[in-house]
Amino acid sequence: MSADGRERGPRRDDHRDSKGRQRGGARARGETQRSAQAPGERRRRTDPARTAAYDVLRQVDGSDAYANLVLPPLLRERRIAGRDAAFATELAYGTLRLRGRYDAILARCVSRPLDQLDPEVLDVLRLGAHQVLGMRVPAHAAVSETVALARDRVGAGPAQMVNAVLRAVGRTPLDGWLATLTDEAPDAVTGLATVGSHPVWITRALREALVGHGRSPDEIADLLDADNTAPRVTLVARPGLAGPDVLQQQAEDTDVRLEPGHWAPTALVLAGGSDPAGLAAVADARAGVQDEGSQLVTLALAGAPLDGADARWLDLCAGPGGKAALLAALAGERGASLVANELQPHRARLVERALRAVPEGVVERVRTGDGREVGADEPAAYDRVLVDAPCTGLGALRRRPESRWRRTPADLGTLSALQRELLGSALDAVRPGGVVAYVTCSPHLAETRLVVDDVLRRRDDAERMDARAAVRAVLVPGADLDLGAADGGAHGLDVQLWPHAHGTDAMHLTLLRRTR
Ligand SMILES: C[S@@+](CC[C@H](N)C(=O)[O-])C[C@H]1O[C@@H](n2cnc3c(N)ncnc32)[C@H](O)[C@@H]1O
Repeated sequence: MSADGRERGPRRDDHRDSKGRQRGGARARGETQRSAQAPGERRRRTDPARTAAYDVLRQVDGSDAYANLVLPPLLRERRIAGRDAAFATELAYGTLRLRGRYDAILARCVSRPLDQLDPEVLDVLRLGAHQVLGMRVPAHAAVSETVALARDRVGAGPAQMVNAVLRAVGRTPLDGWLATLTDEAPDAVTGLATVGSHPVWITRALREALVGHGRSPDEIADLLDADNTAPRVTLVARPGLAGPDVLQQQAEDTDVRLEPGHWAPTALVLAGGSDPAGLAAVADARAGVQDEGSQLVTLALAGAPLDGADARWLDLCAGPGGKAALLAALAGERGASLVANELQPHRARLVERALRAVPEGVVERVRTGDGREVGADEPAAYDRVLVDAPCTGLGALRRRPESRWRRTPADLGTLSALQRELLGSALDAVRPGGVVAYVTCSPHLAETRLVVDDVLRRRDDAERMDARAAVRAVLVPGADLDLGAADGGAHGLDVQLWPHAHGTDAMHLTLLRRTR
């Protein structure tokens, strides 16, 4: 095992020594300019991977950027590759995810309140804390490299403070810190939230959602842990465009390792750090990167029982097009057509790109417009409708390292009003007897159950279907998907997937039938 925590054999692009420090070649590519200072006073060159992680944190904090959009181009631009890129990625994403935990620890080691520190210094401290407590970098290397980063980016004075604080952090092992945070928390939920590095309001909402969807509240710690673990990359082999066997063959030819998915027959899981972009089927959109939960809910809509015509399908909120591409592939196999609608023009272009491998004639149209108007514009015009509603994304926190710190409870009000209108429009757009799938990548009850219940209360032409049966009908043979206790009522028909239980995003699916 190497000191940066990766259990891999030596590679030519590995510039880290046994202490997680940069070797000459890589360090020489560092950002720091040699100063005119005397050699003894000269700043030590900083590690490009650590500097990259720091720059990502600053952009996320300073300009509200998304880490997963900032980091890959930054690594490419600075020609940071291989293990250095993996190190920078783990350092940036891990620090962002575990920020809440580290802030609570740092607050016990810094003499001032953290909000009185310069944000730049606080980010350096968080990066150092993650190396000391969250990565397998030896403490002395973590401290000295972070102090070098501090000296380079925020100056010699703060670097001394960083040195002292990180040494204090490193004097207690992670288990000890977590026990302290739990013991000193004012209540159990706050303790779980701090240790699990989630805002308290999100922790509380996730716990309520577990219970509301028939699971034990004690699962919350595992759920928070799963949100703090980078997901494996899952591919979808779009039916009729690329079978799983074609993808497997391409993988073997290009040294990519794929394993079958757990639940969806269309899913393949990428092993290790292989890059899916090298696969021809991914490059030409016959396959794509898609969470297995997203695949399951899409397959369930396409397979839900339906009487009568099954010719026109609608994706009401289609951007960037992952589910639209799977739906279109399935529609193509069944002689149906798809209309994909998206509000944002640039996202509608992404939908067109995602659909580029679908045979001509299957995609009737990519419509750019407000989904709330489709029901009135085209009443009873579709046989199957997907509403993959804009939501808080609380079910996909493991993919979006910073998003838990950006969301506020106020987002729920705005989003759930929009969700109600979109679902109403979908029910207007589907024909009597047709099926609507209401999907969110959030398990929050205010975005799932409460939205559906409220919409159904206001109309008498729709009813819940058995979404659990629809999902079970599309699973790979022999898969045993535990969907939690059904409460005997209508809510027990809904599907709520969970990262800790299923290894998927926390996708929600309610299936509705228009009755008249
Ligand atoms: C959860 S995402 C959909 C993800 C997509 N189904 C996929 O699998 O790639 C929700 C989408 O709804 C779009 N949206 C937001 N408000 C909308 C509206 N009023 N009408 C239609 N689309 C809307 C957002 O721009 C976003 O692209």
